[in-house]
Amino acid sequence: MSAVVEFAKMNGLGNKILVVDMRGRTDRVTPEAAIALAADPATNFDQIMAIHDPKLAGTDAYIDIVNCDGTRAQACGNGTRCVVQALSAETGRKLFTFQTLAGILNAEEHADGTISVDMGKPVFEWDKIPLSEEFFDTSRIELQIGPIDQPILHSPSVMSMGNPHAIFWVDRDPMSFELERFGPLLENHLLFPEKANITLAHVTSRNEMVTRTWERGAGLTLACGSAACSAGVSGARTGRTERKVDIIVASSPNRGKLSIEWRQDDHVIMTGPAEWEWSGRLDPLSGTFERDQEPEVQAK
Ligand SMILES: N[C@@H](CCC[C@H](N)C(=O)O)C(=O)O
Repeated sequence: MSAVVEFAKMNGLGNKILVVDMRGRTDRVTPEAAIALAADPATNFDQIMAIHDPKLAGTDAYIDIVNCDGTRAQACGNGTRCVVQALSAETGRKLFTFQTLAGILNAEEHADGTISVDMGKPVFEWDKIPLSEEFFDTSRIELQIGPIDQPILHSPSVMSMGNPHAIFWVDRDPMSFELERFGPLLENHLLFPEKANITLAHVTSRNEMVTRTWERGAGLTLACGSAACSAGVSGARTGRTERKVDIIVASSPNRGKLSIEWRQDDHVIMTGPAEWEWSGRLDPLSGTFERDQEPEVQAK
């Protein structure tokens, strides 16, 4: 088995993604390789989306998702759009079905280049999110940070979009909160036995909200797709928004947008862009890499 595989540095609204082609191999990207790649400024990433041969009939690929701290994640919305764009560029196909730890995901690239992913159904049961304590109503749980009589963040909506999310509702721009301070405390709170992705959401109308996320296993990222899905679902679930909302991702370049629809059949559809940056080859065991030569621009 050759030591190196091809990969692409991509992003989804600024969420830094490495799409790694592991097809035809039985090994996986190691946590050590992930940590080494994350430490290099050139390949620094939030998630690796490793494309493996399908394990299930009817699917195009198995996607192994690795956070930059080397841990595995069940779902990654922005990364899934990057995988679709990479495979569409390779094959010319527009429709794909993937298997992930979160289940089977269908995805489509549209004529305008945007990509929709059916992220599956949200899960609200406390023990499946999972929480360590029983909560009958997970649309508003008891959890707060800051002074007891004047909490800074409190009463989040919690759910699983394949991965665990807590959405804290705030009354102003999420960028004005010290999420870098509160994020790690909340991600690692005892209430979340598998940790959680922490999002601040400011509802600006029945059809729009502004979000910012501290990601489990990755920290502050410029965007998080599964968090946008969770914020959209939780907004509708708590009566704050309609079931179709634009999520303005405050931390992303130019405050980019994801469109989230929680359909009547309970499936959550996320639509947004993906962007290729450059390609190369890497060793999935050690994380050493080499960037491809860019084609020279011809002077006229
Ligand atoms: N950036 C992702 C979410 C990645 C996974 C997350 N950090 C976790 O461990 O659950 C997205 O776009 O959804």
